[in-house]
Amino acid sequence: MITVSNTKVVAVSEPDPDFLIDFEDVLIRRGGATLVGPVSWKVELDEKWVILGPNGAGKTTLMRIAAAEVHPTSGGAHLLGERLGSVDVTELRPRIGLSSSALANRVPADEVVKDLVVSAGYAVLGRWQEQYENMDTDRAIDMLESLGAEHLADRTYGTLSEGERKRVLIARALMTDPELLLLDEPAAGLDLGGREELVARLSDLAEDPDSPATVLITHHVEEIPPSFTHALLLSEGRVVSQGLLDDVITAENLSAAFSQSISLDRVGGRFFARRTRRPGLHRA
Ligand SMILES: Nc1ncnc2c1ncn2[C@@H]1O[C@H](COP(=O)(O)OP(=O)(O)OP(=O)(O)O)[C@@H](O)[C@H]1O
Repeated sequence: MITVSNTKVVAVSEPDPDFLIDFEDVLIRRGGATLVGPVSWKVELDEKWVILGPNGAGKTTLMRIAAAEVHPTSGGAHLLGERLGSVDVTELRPRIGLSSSALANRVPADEVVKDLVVSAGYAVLGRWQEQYENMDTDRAIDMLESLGAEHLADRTYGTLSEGERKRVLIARALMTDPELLLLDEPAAGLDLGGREELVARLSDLAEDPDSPATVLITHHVEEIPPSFTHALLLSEGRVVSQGLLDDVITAENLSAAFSQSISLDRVGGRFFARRTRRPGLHRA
């Protein structure tokens, strides 16, 4: 498509329906600093991506474009076949399931878990109607069950452990049957058991042929669910590597992204990383 703005002719690429996320050279700048970009990135229907990188790499900023929360300063962003900037984002957002700490912090402590999950279908956070449809409540319980959290349905959010909260928020993100699921650091703050439980649940979910395309942010390769398919490695706002998981998650790429010498093990489909220290370095 060619659009004419004043005297300048601008070429605008048509959205490709095969891609849920289709970013072309997207870049976000604030106060003269580039937070992320330029990034070109495409996510297809059946793909499960992990975005990995050190603190401040730009992971959350990139995900906020994918959640239709911010528009890129430059570049083209298509989401679910719609061009960001020429679509009503309030119609787009219900098609995207999001779980993030920003959302978690806004949940009232006295919110009953099943109401928190069911209210996602009404695009509100927390209880909205006195009575929800039975069908909606049944679906909320099903979603909680898929994350192993159905026994928490009648508890209040404030009484849940960190791991339980994470699973409840993912169940909420799935409530609307989204086309795209975005999980920002779902394993942050979990103990070993909680992390392992969540990784197993997310791996099962990703294996379900009906599950939505998924993007998960993490700092740690140990948190990558084994059935995930692709990875985008970011450092200082730029892409270090992206593509199939096995091609991207390598000792060489991680060393470049984290600016340290990293060695990597693969056990049972999981990744384990550690820094490689030269013998005697601690005495230097
Ligand atoms: N509104 C803003 N104004 C200025 N700088 C910002 C703004 N939002 C984020 N930043 C900066 O942009 C950079 C990328 O932030 P972002 O939160 O995307 O990184 P991240 O990879 O998700 O980091 P972390 O792993 O620590 O959560 C950081 O240096 C951050 O300080």
